[in-house]
Amino acid sequence: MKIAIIGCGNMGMAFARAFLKFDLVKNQDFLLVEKSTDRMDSLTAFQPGVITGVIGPQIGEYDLIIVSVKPQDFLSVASSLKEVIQPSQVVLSIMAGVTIEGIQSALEHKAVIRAMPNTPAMLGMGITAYSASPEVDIHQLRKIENLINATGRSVFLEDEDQLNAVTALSGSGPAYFFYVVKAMIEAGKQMGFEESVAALLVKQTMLGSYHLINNADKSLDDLIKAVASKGGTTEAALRQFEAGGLDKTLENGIFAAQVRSTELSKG
Ligand SMILES: NC(=O)C1=CN([C@@H]2O[C@H](COP(=O)(O)OP(=O)(O)OC[C@H]3O[C@@H](n4cnc5c(N)ncnc54)[C@H](OP(=O)(O)O)[C@@H]3O)[C@@H](O)[C@H]2O)C=CC1
Ligand SMILES: O=C(O)[C@@H]1CCC=N1
Repeated sequence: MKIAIIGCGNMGMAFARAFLKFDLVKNQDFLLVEKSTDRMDSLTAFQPGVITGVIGPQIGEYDLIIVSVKPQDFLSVASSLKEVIQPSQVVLSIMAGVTIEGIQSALEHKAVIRAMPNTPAMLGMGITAYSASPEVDIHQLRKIENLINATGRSVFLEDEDQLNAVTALSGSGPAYFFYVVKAMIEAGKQMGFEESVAALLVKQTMLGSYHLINNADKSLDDLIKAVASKGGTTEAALRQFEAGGLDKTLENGIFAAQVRSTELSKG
């Protein structure tokens, strides 16, 4: 498969690298379109067939066009892309909020897949949810699903509207996790640890706890109970979290992300 990527930043290149790692695409079969001159050195090192700063007619030679610019840059991309896109091509967008209908109308093109990945895709450990327009046929869909699965796990959603909630939960999710980890390391430093020691304590705790979620035959409440001894230290911490409304604050943050994704859908 020949793939053009428009917007070769964090996510566009995470996808490209995953496809390469699993031998799904050869370097020379990539066309990379990137505006930022700062990114050129790393893109050259990737040894793609073509690197360019502009969208031109050669893009019509590629089977799949991945649009991975920021949502705010899409309309400017669309004005050039609609002049050169071919009816047989499929567009895979990973832009937050931009709807299939919005993409179809801006590009005057029917075959569109909208996906929402997350940054662990860089390690092949991402989760991507996606929806497709009816004009993407089952063979095209399977091929693209194979590509997406090189970046981690995937889930197909019949209801495209759910992608705004996916964006809020797993798309933005890694940042919430890093935020919590950072706060815990900061607390460790304030209690007198070197940053490296605090980071080791926290990161290994997160890793081990993640495996307990997956492997212990217990609910999250039971896992919490198993740590929180009656009258002990964990209870003291949890009481403070409850008093500060930490669970509600996290929920409200996630809902705010969903609202923002819906706003981006409206342009
Ligand atoms: N980061 C994440 O965790 C996730 C991001 N997404 C979505 O992925 C998309 C990309 O995000 P991310 O990779 O983080 O963003 P980046 O800013 O890292 O990458 C986007 C790149 O596109 C370039 N660009 C802008 N306009 C054009 C253009 N007309 N032609 C070619 N290149 C252009 C930008 O250049 P310049 O910097 O000069 O503008 C930038 O280098 C967004 O739509 C985001 O919503 C989805 C899931 C997760
Ligand atoms: O913050 C954003 O808008 C993008 C979408 C999901 C993660 N990053």
